[in-house]
Parts: sequence; structure tokens; C-alpha cells
Amino acid sequence: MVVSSAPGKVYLFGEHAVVYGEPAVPCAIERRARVTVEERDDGALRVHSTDLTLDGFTVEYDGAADASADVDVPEALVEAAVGYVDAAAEQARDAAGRPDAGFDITIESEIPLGAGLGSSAAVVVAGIDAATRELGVELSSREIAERAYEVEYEVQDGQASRADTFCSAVGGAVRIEGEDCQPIQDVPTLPFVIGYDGGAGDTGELVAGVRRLKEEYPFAADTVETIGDLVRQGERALEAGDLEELGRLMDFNHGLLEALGVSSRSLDEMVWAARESDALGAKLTGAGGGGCIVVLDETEEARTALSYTPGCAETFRAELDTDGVRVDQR
Ligand SMILES: Nc1ncnc2c1ncn2[C@@H]1O[C@H](COP(=O)(O)OP(=O)(O)OP(=O)(O)O)[C@@H](O)[C@H]1O
Ligand SMILES: C[C@@](O)(CCO)CC(=O)[O-]
Ligand SMILES: [Mg+2]
Repeated sequence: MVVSSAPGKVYLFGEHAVVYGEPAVPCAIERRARVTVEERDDGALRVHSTDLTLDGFTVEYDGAADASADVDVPEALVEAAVGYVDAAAEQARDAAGRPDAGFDITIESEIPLGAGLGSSAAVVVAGIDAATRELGVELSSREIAERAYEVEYEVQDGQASRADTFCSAVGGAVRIEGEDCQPIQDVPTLPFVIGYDGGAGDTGELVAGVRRLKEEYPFAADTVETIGDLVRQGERALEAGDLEELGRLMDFNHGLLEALGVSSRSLDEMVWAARESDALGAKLTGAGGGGCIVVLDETEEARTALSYTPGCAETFRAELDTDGVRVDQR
């Protein structure tokens, strides 16, 4: 039996545009998905997943063909979960040259689902690590990142960047531009606050929406390029440790994402509550549509303001996690 864990992430800058080759800077946060894998002799796949929603319940299924939950869970959710875990198991079988290997997989995640904190990437990265180790193969974090990207690419219908999976695999703050994935050294302390509306967005659908907009309107394509320019400026601010400039650029980035149609009323309400509390900056994180915003604030004021915002279900601080994927137990 092997237990591996991998962190979720927030985007300082650059989600969506990164899918089209612009740079992005995601940062791993200390909220992890923990995946326990034990090989089975009969070749079957059984997945036991706790906290598929905030309330926490359990879904079990044997392989993709007859996926069914032991409680009343929306079928689409079970199918999506099967998709990610199935593909991760397949990557592990391929890496170990064991096409018939079966697994018992248990997922425990502290990362809300579909909320922009990279739950899918963390589950897939930790799952591939634990399953390959269980089969006696040790992959580098870069190899795990690449295989996890293949999974996201497949499940998101051929529209994914390497950002979430690389960030989750290596930890810390990273820079992604196309196939080029690099850790960023000497990152200043980033006082992240998360606002969570309790909802979720469908990453695949939101990415497809931006693609359509970009194809229809040249100025939407320009907006994507502008996000790239903003990220490059943001990298200079990060290097200089200029938190005020980082905050201003986060505000700007949110405006551009809003223009691309991936924000929502509750995300905007939380962003405005944070801005009015004099936070350094605030933006949605991840695919959008609902879920989380990330705020830069050294004081407690943004958290207080968010806790009084009707659209906000939960708010918490998020520390940068310098650890990527790791073995927790074997
Ligand atoms: N604890 C879990 N157990 C099983 N599957 C999970 C779990 N957490 C996430 N997943 C899978 O990941 C999917 C959510 O991924 P999605 O990419 O839509 O959102 P996200 O990764 O949380 O946010 P984003 O990609 O915007 O950062 C779920 O539908 C499910 O298939
Ligand atoms: C929206 C997106 O840029 C980030 C989702 O967390 C999609 C991706 O990079 O694959
Ligand atoms: Mg995801």
C-alpha cells in the first residue's frame, strides 16, 4: 500500500490564456489531495472517494463501465471522477508495463471540487505517484507532471495546459509557457486569502467558451494576448517582491477574465468585497464560472469583509506549499 499526496493551487496570473501558449504563474497551496493505492489481484479498479462535496460522502465504483455511487450523487459527477481516476490508473499501468494491474484507490481531498483550486490535477498527480510506486516504479516529479497533463488533456477534451499538473507535481510557484515548465525561485511571502462561493464551474465547458469567443471576436483573441503581457509584467513584480504592483495586476487580470465571460456574480461580489476592504488585489482563480477567488491581503480585513458577503460561503488563508507530490506512507 502506498499513500501519496499532492497540493492544490491558485493562479497568481494567467489562467485560460495559458491554454493558448501565453505564460501563467500558478502557486501550490497547503491544501492536499491524499490518494491511497493498493494493488488488487483480480485486475479490477475500485475507487473510494470521500468528500466529493463539502458535506463529504462516499462514492464507489468498479471500473468505468458500471460506475455507480453508493449514495445519491449526480451521475455526471461520478462519471467525471471515474474519468480522471481511470485515466490516472491507466498511466500508472503504462509506466510500469503492467497493462492488467488492478487497484483499490482511496481519495481523501481537502480541495473543494471544481472550484478553481486544482482538485483534478492534485488527485491525478497523487494517484499516478501512488499507483506507480505500488507497482514498484519511481517516476520523477516531471514525469508525473507530464503523465498527469495527458490525463487532464484527455478528460478536458483536448483543451488543457500543463499549468495545474506541473504546479501540483513540483510545488511552490511555477511558470508555464507552452511546454516550458519551470519552478520560480525566491518567491516573496504571498499573503493569500481565499473566498469560496460554495459552487463550482465546469473547466472543460469554460475553456471551450473562451475558445469560441476568441474565434469569433479578434478583440477576444487580443484579450488573451493582453493577459500574456500582464503575466510578463507580473513576473517582474514578483521578482522585485512588489506586492502592491502584484495586487494591481491581479485586479487587472480579473477584469480581463470577466471580459472573457468566465466570472460570475458571486465571484464578482467577492472580488469587490475584497477590493473595498483595501486588499492589495483580488481575482478569480482557475477556470471560473463559480468557486474561488484569490486575494492578496496582509491584514485580516479582506477575510472579515468576505465573511459578511452574501455570495461567500467560506474564507480561509492559503500558505504557499513548497512541497509538490510526496509519499506520505508506504
Ligand atoms: N476528491 C475527489 N475524488 C474524486 N474525484 C475528484 C476529487 N476531487 C476532484 N475530483 C475530480 O476532479 C473534477 C473537478 O475538476 P475540475 O478541473 O473541473 O475542477 P478543479 O480542478 O477543482 O478546478 P480548476 O481546474 O478550475 O482549478 C471532479 O469532477 C472529479 O472528477
Ligand atoms: C482554465 C485553465 O487555464 C486552468 C484551470 O485550473 C485550464 C488549463 O490550464 O488547463
Ligand atoms: Mg482542474
